[in-house]
Amino acid sequence: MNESLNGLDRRWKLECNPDRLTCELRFVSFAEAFAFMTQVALLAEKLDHHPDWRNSYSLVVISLTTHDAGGLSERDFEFARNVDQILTR
Ligand SMILES: C[C@H](O)[C@H](O)[C@H]1CNC2=NC(N)=NC(=O)C2=N1
Repeated sequence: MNESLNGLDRRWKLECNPDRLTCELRFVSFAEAFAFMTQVALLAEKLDHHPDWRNSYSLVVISLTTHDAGGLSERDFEFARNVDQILTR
């Protein structure tokens, strides 16, 4: 499973029990954090895959799992790769 992290941003971590792919992102302001979240929300609708996440001021924590599968699936890793593309724009 660790190999699945290959190529992803180093901030992505695999968590076990429950299995999740998580990422903590610190932005310079709430406005920057929320602008990022807006892009991720559009991505979620496009991919029909939705993050569990939280925001506290300039911090965004994304936690990915596939509810339909009751755990991680390739859809979570694909979603993470797309989030990385938003981060490098
Ligand atoms: C019908 C639709 O494809 C499903 O409800 C999708 C929507 N978004 C989803 N998002 C996530 N994270 N897990 C799912 O199982 C899931 N299922």
